[in-house]
Amino acid sequence: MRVTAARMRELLKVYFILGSNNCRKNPLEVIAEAIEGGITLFQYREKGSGALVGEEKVKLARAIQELCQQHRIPFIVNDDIELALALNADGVHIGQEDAPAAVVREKIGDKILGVSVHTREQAYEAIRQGADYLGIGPIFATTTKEDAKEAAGTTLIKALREDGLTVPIVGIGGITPDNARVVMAAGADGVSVITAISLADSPVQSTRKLYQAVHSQPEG
Ligand SMILES: Nc1nc(C(F)(F)F)ncc1COP(=O)(O)OP(=O)(O)O
Ligand SMILES: [Mg+2]
Repeated sequence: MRVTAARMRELLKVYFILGSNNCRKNPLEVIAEAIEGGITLFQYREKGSGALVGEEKVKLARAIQELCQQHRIPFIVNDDIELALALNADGVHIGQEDAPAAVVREKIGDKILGVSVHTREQAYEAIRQGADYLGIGPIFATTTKEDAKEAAGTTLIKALREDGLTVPIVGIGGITPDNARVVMAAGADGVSVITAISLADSPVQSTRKLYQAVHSQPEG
């Protein structure tokens, strides 16, 4: 059965995304530290310059999925629906350039479906087509996603909440332990990060700080 909104909101709290090209160390070591630090959800996003392809990508995906399963962290695959189905992943994340959400929903059954949205219309359409959560960003400037749009701040998150929309929302793009509270105060249910953890001197410490930031009371 489909994930409930309440459960989805819990999972989105500290949502770590990683591909082998986002870190200098062995991705499995970085993910083990992130899990120790308290991430609540993991997404495998093998994309951009230097990304693995073919059998190497599948092998790494399987190894990461096993690590996540050992610690009961749901394992989400970005873009690659076939890989997600082959691994029986817990869900997929798609963007506006990927297949339509309704087509993906049909393929994945009750698995978790996340959709990146940049406008109100895209948000309402994604929900209509069966999204379990929305990814909104980039909130702050990012260097990780090579084709990222301009930093949009929390305007769209606030607008959707002012519309009375209660769908689970995660913010993404340039989020760190220092600015995570702003994203939560705008009405996000959690934060999604790559670099703040993947290139941290201590991924476990950085994850702990993010965890504390998203669980702290709103400022002011
Ligand atoms: N992978 C992602 N995960 C999220 C999540 F919500 F999970 F934090 N939001 C946004 C993205 C961006 O996904 P990407 O495949 O790089 O770009 P596009 O959206 O253009 O397909
Ligand atoms: Mg995508």
